[in-house]
Amino acid sequence: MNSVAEKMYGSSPVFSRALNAARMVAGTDAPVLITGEPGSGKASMAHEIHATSRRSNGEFRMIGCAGIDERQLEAELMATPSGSTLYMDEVADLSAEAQAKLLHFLESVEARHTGYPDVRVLASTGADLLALQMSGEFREDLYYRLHVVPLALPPLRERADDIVLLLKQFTTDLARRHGRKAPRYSVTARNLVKQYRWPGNVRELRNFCERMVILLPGAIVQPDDMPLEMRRDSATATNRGLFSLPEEGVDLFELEGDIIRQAICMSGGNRSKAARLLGLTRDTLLYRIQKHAIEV
Ligand SMILES: Nc1ncnc2c1ncn2[C@@H]1O[C@H](COP(=O)(O)OP(=O)(O)OP(=O)(O)O)[C@@H](O)[C@H]1O
Repeated sequence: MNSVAEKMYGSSPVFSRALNAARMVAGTDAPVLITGEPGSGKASMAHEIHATSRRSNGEFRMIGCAGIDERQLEAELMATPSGSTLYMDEVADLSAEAQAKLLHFLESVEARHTGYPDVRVLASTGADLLALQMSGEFREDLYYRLHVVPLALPPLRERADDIVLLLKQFTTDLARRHGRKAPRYSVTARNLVKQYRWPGNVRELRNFCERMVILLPGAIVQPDDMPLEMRRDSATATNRGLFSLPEEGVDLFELEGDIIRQAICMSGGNRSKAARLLGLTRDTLLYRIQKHAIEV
């Protein structure tokens, strides 16, 4: 079973909208289809809906849909106690037979047929369920039954404000949990965290914070302490736009500052290495760092 967030953090407008929608729908028994990339918080959001619903004293039960056959699925569905919330994780992975079983179950629950538990169903998918429905891989009737309220969780890279907030919260929470002193982040390290694409979304950020709490308690995290993919990703991302002159031109001073910051990032904060990358002497680089008031 996935671990779900005890408390969901986030204040970016896109995340707040999704959380508000979750709170609105929690007061009803409507099915919700939660979409989003891996690790974006789908299971946590489902749990949040359960915890703020009238079923909060009941069970929150998660069924992983990948690889489950229709018999196992039927057994799981029928064994769910009344008053529970049932979370169908990666619902697009159900076989055609299992889809038919789920549909029959949902219809029977809604019609309150005897022998069927009173459950509320939430489902998640990282796939484009509409496309699968249109190509005939996912049943249309089941799609519309699950898709009553769609709730889309944006990838972490699209909510920059949340990255910093989550970094702080996870560091504090995990330091407390592990009985360690929370590490802090140098300006360059924090910039790397902000610029990274976070393909594993919140899960990846949480794991990263946990690693830093365990390995660097009380220290100031520097770029050199960070995974290579984070340093490389940031270097390529910043490079992409900066070296092709846009039609409207550039601010040369700003560009110089940016390039110096990139060199400092790439060299993990090592000024001599950064100077070499820029073809400058260390002294010239130090002068320019001062000129641009860059914090290293
Ligand atoms: N907004 C958030 N605040 C705090 N923790 C979060 C938040 N979103 C996700 N998490 C944490 O990130 C991890 C991944 O979240 P979750 O399992 O809910 O994602 P998911 O989208 O269901 O993942 P998958 O697609 O892989 O099943 C969990 O440890 C969860 O506690």
